[in-house]
Amino acid sequence: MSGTDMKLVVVGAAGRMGQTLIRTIHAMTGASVFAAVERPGSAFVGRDAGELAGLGPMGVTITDKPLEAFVEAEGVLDFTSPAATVEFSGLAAQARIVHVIGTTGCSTEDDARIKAAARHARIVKSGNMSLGVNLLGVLTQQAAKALGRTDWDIEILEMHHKHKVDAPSGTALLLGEAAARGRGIDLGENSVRVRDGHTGPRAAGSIGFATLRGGSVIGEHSVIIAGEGEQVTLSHSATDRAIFARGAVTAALWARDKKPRFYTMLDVLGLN
Ligand SMILES: NC(=O)C1=CN([C@@H]2O[C@H](COP(=O)(O)OP(=O)(O)OC[C@H]3O[C@@H](n4cnc5c(N)ncnc54)[C@H](OP(=O)(O)O)[C@@H]3O)[C@@H](O)[C@H]2O)C=CC1
Ligand SMILES: O=C(O)C1=N[C@H](C(=O)O)C[C@H](O)C1
Repeated sequence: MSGTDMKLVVVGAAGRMGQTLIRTIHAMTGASVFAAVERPGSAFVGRDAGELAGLGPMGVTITDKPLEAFVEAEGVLDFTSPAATVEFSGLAAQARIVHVIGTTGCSTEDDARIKAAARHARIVKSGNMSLGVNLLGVLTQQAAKALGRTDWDIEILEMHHKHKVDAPSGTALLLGEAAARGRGIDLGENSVRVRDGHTGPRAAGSIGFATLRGGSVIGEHSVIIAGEGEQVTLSHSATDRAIFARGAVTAALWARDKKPRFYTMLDVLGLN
């Protein structure tokens, strides 16, 4: 740890992404784990965050007092749940720090509250923090624009591990938004998120979603663009959660000297 390291708090430190973040920050230069947070009543409160992440003791005891940690820190990395993330965004605003949000499944109301917190906190939020998926989003937007609004059918297919609680995935929605942007349409008004029973023929210009869950799959996404007699498939496979964690730390370092505002990974990666 160096004196110039960005002091980061990992919330949800005992979770799949929380533990990956602890290991990733430890392996990267320019940032250090300042504090680790779990919910009150969690069996992990009081444990050493490094030990839990398989690194051995690092002298960071998991706490259930987020604000006490935030006011002394420079940034928070948050892969938890929508309710927790809304609460943390308010605390990050109070502490005037960077809040990097990977949590998916947020409602429109949740997003409005997070954006309100961005008046005082520097917030970076994305359904997927990896470089590869954000590049896939750019390619999807270009393909959707090039192929026109109705002659080609766009379907987004995703598969994740059996523990995932939200659908479609944040990444699938990010890719759907990219396709809708390319077509110049509103995703909410043109998406089909579930099909079951006698659905009738496919509505021209709609963007469809299909969700698979099982095993330990980290994240598989395909954008299938189907035309008459031919099909284009753009896809991404995640084989290590460290891609999301590296993206989150990169986002925190990028936002360190930015103004309070709501940003996405496209801003961080210069892909906007
Ligand atoms: N944007 C991206 O690149 C990525 C996003 N994600 C998203 O990140 C989120 C977490 O995923 P994952 O790590 O697999 O999930 P986990 O369930 O493994 O981890 C979530 C952790 O957050 C904790 N938590 C929940 N509420 C609070 C709270 N109020 N205070 C402190 N800790 C809390 C949970 O504790 P408890 O078990 O007690 O509830 C748990 O330890 C999901 O929304 C997922 O979709 C995941 C990977 C990449
Ligand atoms: O829950 C997960 O695991 C993941 N969630 C994100 C999503 O909803 O897209 C990102 C990644 O695919 C893993």
